[in-house]
Amino acid sequence: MNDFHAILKVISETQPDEIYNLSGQSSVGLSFEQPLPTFESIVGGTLNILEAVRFLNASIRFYNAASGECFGNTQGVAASEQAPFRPRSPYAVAKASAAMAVVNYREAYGMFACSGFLFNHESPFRPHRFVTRKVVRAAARIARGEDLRLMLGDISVRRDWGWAPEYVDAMWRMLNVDEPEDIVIATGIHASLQEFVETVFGFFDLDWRAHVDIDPGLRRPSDVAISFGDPSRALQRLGWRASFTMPDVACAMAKAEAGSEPAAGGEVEKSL
Ligand SMILES: C[C@H]1O[C@H](OP(=O)(O)OP(=O)(O)OC[C@H]2O[C@@H](n3cnc4c(=O)[nH]c(N)nc43)[C@H](O)[C@@H]2O)[C@@H](O)[C@@H](O)C1=O
Repeated sequence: MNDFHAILKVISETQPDEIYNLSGQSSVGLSFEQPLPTFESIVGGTLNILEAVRFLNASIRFYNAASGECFGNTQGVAASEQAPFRPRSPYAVAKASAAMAVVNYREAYGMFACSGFLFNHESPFRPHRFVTRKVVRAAARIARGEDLRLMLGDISVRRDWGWAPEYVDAMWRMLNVDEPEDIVIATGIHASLQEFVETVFGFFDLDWRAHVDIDPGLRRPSDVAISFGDPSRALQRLGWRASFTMPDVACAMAKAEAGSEPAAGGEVEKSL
């Protein structure tokens, strides 16, 4: 998304009513290894689309995928739209910058542009780099007798895990209100990674303690200990609320993984 002229051409040719910007490097872990490509892909991609829409003077509605990561550690209080940005990774710095660019374009040019501060939203389409899919894939392989162990970093971290299809509905709703507004999309409930692991291994009738190893090398230089969002504005403005919480997400992903073909090879799950 970093070729302005290509973006301009696509928008002029297709004349969309709505644009959903989900582009950019999306792994928090990888962003520590690749800070500049992460920043450029997220901030440059967002700015290029905003500039193209401005240049074309088009009445296109623009949705930007911001992130609950912008708020960093939420500790005991769920992050609302008023919570300060406290990014704890290059990824979060970039997402916070892109979200501020969206506010700037809305205020400066009157564009219908808004950001959704989405907390973790999962599905069977999650790449293995993310912890939820890494856990369900490993548990499914162990259940099939492929003699795997699962290596994880810090399992005390707490996340607000929701179901991605519901979050896509929230994104659509954000572009179908009268006035653009930045909104937090979350379940409002947090659970630990250990609880997620227990639920997934339980789905496969396995005791997670017999199969999971902790590798301090998989810890991030700075992580977010607790991340959860306050979805009250989403209910009020969009009529949206999450129906899946962590146990539903974990079981739906485990069920999908159990139905999939065994992957070739039996590599140890060790990548962050
Ligand atoms: C809202 C936000 O949500 C996602 O970001 P994320 O929460 O960083 O997702 P994750 O699945 O990479 O990590 C979750 C937690 O789990 C810990 N953890 C422990 N052990 C492993 C481990 O072995 N692998 C991974 N990946 N994480 C591990 C890790 O340290 C972290 O605390 C993205 O969609 C992002 O795009 C986004 O916007």
